[in-house]
Amino acid sequence: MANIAIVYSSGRGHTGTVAQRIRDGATAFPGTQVELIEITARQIGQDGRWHDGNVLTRLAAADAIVFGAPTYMGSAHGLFKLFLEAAFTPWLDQVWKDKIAAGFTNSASRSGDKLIALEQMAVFAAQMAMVWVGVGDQPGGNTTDSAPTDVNVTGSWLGLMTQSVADGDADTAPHPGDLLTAERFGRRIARVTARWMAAAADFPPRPVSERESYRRNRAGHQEWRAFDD
Ligand SMILES: Cc1cc2nc3c(=O)[nH]c(=O)nc-3n(C[C@H](O)[C@H](O)[C@H](O)COP(=O)(O)O)c2cc1C
Repeated sequence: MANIAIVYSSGRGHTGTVAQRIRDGATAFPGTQVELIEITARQIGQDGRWHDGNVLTRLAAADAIVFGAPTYMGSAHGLFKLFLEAAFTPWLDQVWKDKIAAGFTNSASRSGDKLIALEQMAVFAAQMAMVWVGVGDQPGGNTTDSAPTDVNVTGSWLGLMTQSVADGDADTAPHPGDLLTAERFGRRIARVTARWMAAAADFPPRPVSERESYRRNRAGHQEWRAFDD
């Protein structure tokens, strides 16, 4: 059984709707268990930082983590950014090393500078030593007879982009084409995770902590060559 966690924030529910569709698509893939984890403002402490040990424990147990946030002012929702910064703790010991990662963002405008939010997530995943999976669908919406509800109408591959028109609520936006793209994205992540997990026992992740890395650097290059990680 592969475990996929979808961790996201959402100001007014639109990104939450996308998260649910990704979950539906992933769950449809056999042998896959999916949990939705919402980042909320209640998890921000008096120090202005995000804390929730329970969420970090659940993420440490996942085989794949899907990151999602609305795009606000040209980058990922500030609340979600606080969550990313709290991952400094698992970063120290490479707790998420070799997990599958993917990302999605939702905004009101067709572009809305959503790429920046996806880039934030992909760079973050790289820092966590994770393995990034993009959208696998060909672009829609780019021929004279195409429809605005085509699958992958934004032609986004780094991650899933969806549009929720500014006067729509979370039940009516994003549009059905984007929601279908979200389902397909979920199924693709589940499929890639299953493929990845098939060899996981033979090639388990070997985290190297920052402290150990420092030790090896001081010990010299020969010390690094003694390890297969
Ligand atoms: C503070 C703020 C900033 C926003 N910035 C952008 C933006 O840069 N680009 C865009 O297309 N939409 C922007 N929007 C619109 C939201 O991305 C859009 O309403 C989205 O559906 C919100 O998702 P949510 O309901 O999950 O919070 C912004 C909305 C707010 C409240």
